[in-house]
Amino acid sequence: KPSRVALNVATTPIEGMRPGTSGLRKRTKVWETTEHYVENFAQSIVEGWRDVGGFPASGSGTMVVGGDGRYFNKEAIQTFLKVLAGNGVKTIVVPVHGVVSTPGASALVRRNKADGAILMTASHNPGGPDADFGVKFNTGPDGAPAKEFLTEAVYEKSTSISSYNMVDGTVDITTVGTYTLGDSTVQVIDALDDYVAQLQECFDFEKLRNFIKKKPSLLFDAMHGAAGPAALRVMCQELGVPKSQLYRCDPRPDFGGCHPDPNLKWASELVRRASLNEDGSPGDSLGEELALGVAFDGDGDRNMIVGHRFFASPSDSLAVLAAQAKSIKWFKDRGGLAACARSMPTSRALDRVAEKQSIECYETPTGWKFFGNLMELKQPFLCGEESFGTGADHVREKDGLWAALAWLSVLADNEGMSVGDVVKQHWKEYGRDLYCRHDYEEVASEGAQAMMAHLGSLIGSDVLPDPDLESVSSFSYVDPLDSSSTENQGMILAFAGGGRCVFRLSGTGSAGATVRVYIERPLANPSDADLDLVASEALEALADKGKAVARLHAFVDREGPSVIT
Ligand SMILES: O=P([O-])(O)O[C@H]1O[C@H](COP(=O)(O)O)[C@@H](O)[C@H](O)[C@H]1O
Ligand SMILES: [Mg+2]
Repeated sequence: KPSRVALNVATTPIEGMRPGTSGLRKRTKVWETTEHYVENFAQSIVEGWRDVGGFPASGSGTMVVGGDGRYFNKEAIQTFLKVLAGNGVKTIVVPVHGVVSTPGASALVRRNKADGAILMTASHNPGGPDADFGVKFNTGPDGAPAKEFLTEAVYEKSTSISSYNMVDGTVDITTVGTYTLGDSTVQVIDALDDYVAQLQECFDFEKLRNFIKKKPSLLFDAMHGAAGPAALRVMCQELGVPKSQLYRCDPRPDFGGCHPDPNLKWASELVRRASLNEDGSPGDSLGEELALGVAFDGDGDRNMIVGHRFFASPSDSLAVLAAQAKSIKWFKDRGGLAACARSMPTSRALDRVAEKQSIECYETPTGWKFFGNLMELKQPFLCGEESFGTGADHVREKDGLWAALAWLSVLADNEGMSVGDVVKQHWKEYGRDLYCRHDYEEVASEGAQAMMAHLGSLIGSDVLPDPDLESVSSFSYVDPLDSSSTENQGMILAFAGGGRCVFRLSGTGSAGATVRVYIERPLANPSDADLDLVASEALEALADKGKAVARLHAFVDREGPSVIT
């Protein structure tokens, strides 16, 4: 059959298309109103990816295209369909309505041996015409976020692009079915089946059903993001959790006007119902007797864990899951954890668990993409980050629902205990790391960079500006599988007594710069009094010291952080 000729449309390069920590994130307006913006990026993905290998040759291959459901999701998906069809991708798989969580997409790629996925998401950033939009891409057949050599190849293409290929036409992505677009076949599918099957391999659903029959009080908040449909299906249909214990599970283009970021500030309803204050301290009201509360972000890969009057920091949550790995089928059935990992700014609570289990604990730069190779080396694998990400080698993305089911599995084995009881017991056994993070969002880039340069100038210096400051270093990483090296991944200020302050610039913002300050101090043998310390308060003095060394307030024109988590 003669192939339908794709259109070749002339264009010119558009500046600023370098993907950050997790894809290209910009203000929605940029994507929506800059002529050729989406097409340019789509064509750059195709060509850059083809150059480094892995993108299907014309007339072959399978690509997954979906998103977190935010404003402009459907429009951008249609553009990607046209450009992918114009470049000869044989089969394109689209989750119905174009909505799939990021871990769900990773499962889809893996289970269907697809060549990759392109996802419209800006994660936990708000959605809407005046908010944020983003595009990220994952490789196949592993389903892992694109590594730096690939994102750089795509960026390079974007700087020299002169035309893009496309076919005309649209596909009804609201109805499951098989469609034709140019010479491509577009399969609109219910994407939940593969994801739920994957989770069933990870957890003992029978055990969880029996636990839920005992009516533990649970709350799940999907923040109107992409985790909602999967949460309803797994928690209610499969496990019997009453529907009233789940809320905001319908994905909405503007996330219901909320900031879909599951932290103490933005998951305010869950925080209130757990009877917590915004700084994580227990609130005045006794509130509901909550065994476990979980909030997910816009694209369903992040999670926040709380219990009755208790906030589990992501670093502690990770350490507890490592210590209790035997409660999780995925680990138990495969001989226990083989290794684990955390990003550098994540607290070192995980390291002590790994030491006790005599397994390796890797320390990576921030970004889930750094965990993928480690998972190829050692399985089963658990990893996580302070930025509310937790996951395992069942997919190659962090997975909010997986974390919720992991905690349910732990609680099922610790009858009558809530999240707070489990974490406090953990601290008694392993010690506690007081931990918190201060964010200075959307500050001027020049000042933020000057501050990092100032910290850099202290490396190796004989006279450090604080008597308790032992060293200043810059974090770099060599990947144990492919030996690629990554430099300048954050400045570490090490203080006497094991405390540290880490300074980093975020790679996920859409405008200006965001300075992150991570503050941590270990308590080797916490007494009962230490168990009730509020981390953000107990770390104030150390935070001030670190900021003074960095001269943060001189470089960044702000009185204080915009968010503390
Ligand atoms: O935004 P998500 O949920 O895709 O998450 C992404 O960004 C986080 C924060 O990055 P930054 O500190 O640079 O803002 C990273 O920890 C994470 O690995 C990455 O996948
Ligand atoms: Mg996310």
